[in-house]
Order: sequence, then C-alpha cells, then structure tokens
Amino acid sequence: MKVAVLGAAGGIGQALALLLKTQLPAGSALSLYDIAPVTPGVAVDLSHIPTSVKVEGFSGEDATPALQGADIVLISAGVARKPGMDRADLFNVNAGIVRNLIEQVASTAPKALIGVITNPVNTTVAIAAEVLKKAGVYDKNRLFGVSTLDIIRANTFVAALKGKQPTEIEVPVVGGHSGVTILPLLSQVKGISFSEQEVADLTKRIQNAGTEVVEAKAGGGSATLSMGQAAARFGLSLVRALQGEANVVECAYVEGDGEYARFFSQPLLIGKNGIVERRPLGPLSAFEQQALSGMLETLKKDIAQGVEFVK
Ligand SMILES: NC(=O)c1ccc[n+]([C@@H]2O[C@H](COP(=O)([O-])OP(=O)(O)OC[C@H]3O[C@@H](n4cnc5c(N)ncnc54)[C@H](O)[C@@H]3O)[C@@H](O)[C@H]2O)c1
Ligand SMILES: O=C(O)C[C@H](O)C(=O)O
Repeated sequence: MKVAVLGAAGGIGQALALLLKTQLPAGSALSLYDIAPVTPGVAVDLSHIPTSVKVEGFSGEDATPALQGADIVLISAGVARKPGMDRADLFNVNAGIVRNLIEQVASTAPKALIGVITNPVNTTVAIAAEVLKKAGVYDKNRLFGVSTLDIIRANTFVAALKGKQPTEIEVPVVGGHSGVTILPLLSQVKGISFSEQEVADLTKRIQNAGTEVVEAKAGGGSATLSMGQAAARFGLSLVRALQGEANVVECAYVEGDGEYARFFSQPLLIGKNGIVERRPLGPLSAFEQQALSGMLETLKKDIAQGVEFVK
C-alpha cells in the first residue's frame, strides 16, 4: 500500500504524514511531495520513527516521482485562509495548484483514490474531476473531497454539550465544505435529542468552526492539527477499504446522482475500487430540509466556477 501526500511540508501535510507514519499498516510506503525544499528533510525526520512504514520525500516542480505506484493520493498543497477571508478567496491561487497536481496524478497514478483537502473544496473537487476527465481517466468512484473535519468537529461539539465521550458520537455531515453548505444531520445522532435552539447553535458553530480557528490563529493560518487528524482518519479508511475490509463508511464530497448538486457530501460505502454505494441522506428534520434547500444555489455556483476554470 502506497500513500502519497502532496503539500506534505505544510501544516496539514506534516501532521498528516506523522499520523500516517505511525498508523499505516506495516509494509506500507509513505511518499511525501511539496514544492518546498525542506520536504526530503521532513521524510528523513519521520524515517527515524520506529515503524515499518517506508518514507520518501520529494521537492521541486515535479510531483511524479512521489506519485509512482501510489494507491492513495491526499492533496493539501495550497494556501490557507487569514482572518477576514472566505474559503472562496483562496480560489485564485489554489485552483491552478490543484489543476497542475491532478494533471500529474492523471499521468502517473490514474487508478489512485484521490482525496482533495485544498480549499475551496466545493470548487477544487470539480476542478479535479474536469482535469481527470480531460485526461480520459476520470472515475467518479475514486475522487473525494475530504470533509471529515466537519464530522470530527461535530462529534466533539455534540459530546461536549451532552456530556458524552466524543468517540461515542458520529454525526453525519452532508452538503459541501464551506459556510451554509456544511449541514450536520443532528436529528440522526443516535440516542440524543436536541432543543431547537441547540440545533440552531450547534449547526452555526460547526459551519463556522474553520473561521473560529482562523481567527484564533490570528493570521498564522487555518486548522492544521485537527485537519491532519481528520485526513488521517479518512486516508486510513481508504486504506482499510482497499485492503478488502467490509463496511467502511465515511461521508465525503463526491460526484453522485445529482439529486441535490453534481457534487455533494453524503455517506459512502467504500471498497477495493473506491465508492461502492452512495447511501441516501435518510430522514431529515424540517430544519435540515430547509438548510439543504437553502445551500444549493451556493453549492452549484461553487461547482460551476470549478468546471468553468478547466474549460
Ligand atoms: N478540507 C478541509 O477540511 C481543510 C481543512 C483545513 C485546511 N484546508 C486547506 O488545506 C490547504 C493547506 O492548508 P495548510 O494549513 O496545510 O497550509 P500550509 O501553507 O501550511 O501548507 C501548504 C503547503 O502547500 C505547499 N504548496 C504550495 N504550492 C504547491 C505546489 N504547487 N505543489 C506542491 N506543494 C505546494 C506549500 O509549500 C506548503 O508546504 C489550504 O488550502 C487550506 O485551506 C482544508
Ligand atoms: O476554514 C478554513 O479555511 C480551513 C478549513 O476549511 C476548515 O474548515 O478549518
């Protein structure tokens, strides 16, 4: 099993690489790439941790040496928000970075499962899909926008509010990954009920949690450590699915049947060839139904921007 991390010298990339070095199955390979010259050094640093995971690091303009034989590619290359910015403000820089890296994935690891972390995810995943399509290698079952951070945040905030262990809680979060497009399905959390006020407050907090971190870091970037953990959870789920484990289910932002929008985050059953089944959202409360219809215009606009960029 080979996992490549693109953007590996960054805040997310380094946290993710550390978690993968310590948690990938023995015998795996971890391949780190970043434009920054420190990247081979990050790999040497990690290589001193005593696990049976081989680490290599590559820097410069060419990502392909890192991508040779990759089964999974996780992409966090790009710029992060500063206070006062929306994720959409990152489009001008990150759209080109994602296009360039996906072109290299298309030529070097066309069968890999790809997880896009780089923001704005609602748009960068559409860019990735169009680039892969142009290269003739697009498989909608193998491309994922990583929205796991919304889920782990939701689990944390619900557990804190209700005096539960965070590990006992699993909140499905659907839609997209920015502002109103983030929709936690609190009505589906087993064994817990919420007042209307709690639902309104929790939903808002989960939607604004990225901004909470950006403001707290005061110009020093956005979520990196919690995102590293979220990306590791998602990446390790992909690993388990590729290894043939049954019942691997994660929410992620993927191309579906277009019922709500072309790309939409929903629960997915993942197997050896990527997505096996897109699971329905299940019953929604009136609040959730309203939030779902309210997000669609924004989400569709974000997606169209990505499609237009590649045309
Ligand atoms: N999906 C999510 O839930 C989520 C959560 C947090 C952050 N993010 C996004 O992830 C991205 C990275 O965040 P970060 O905090 O790690 O940023 P960072 O600035 O710490 O790291 C980004 C890395 O990308 C590298 N890079 C830039 N251009 C590159 C290129 N062309 N090729 C290879 N590497 C390149 C940089 O050298 C840097 O090391 C941002 O776009 C951020 O908004 C997404
Ligand atoms: O908020 C950001 O800009 C980063 C990330 O998307 C997050 O949710 O923390």
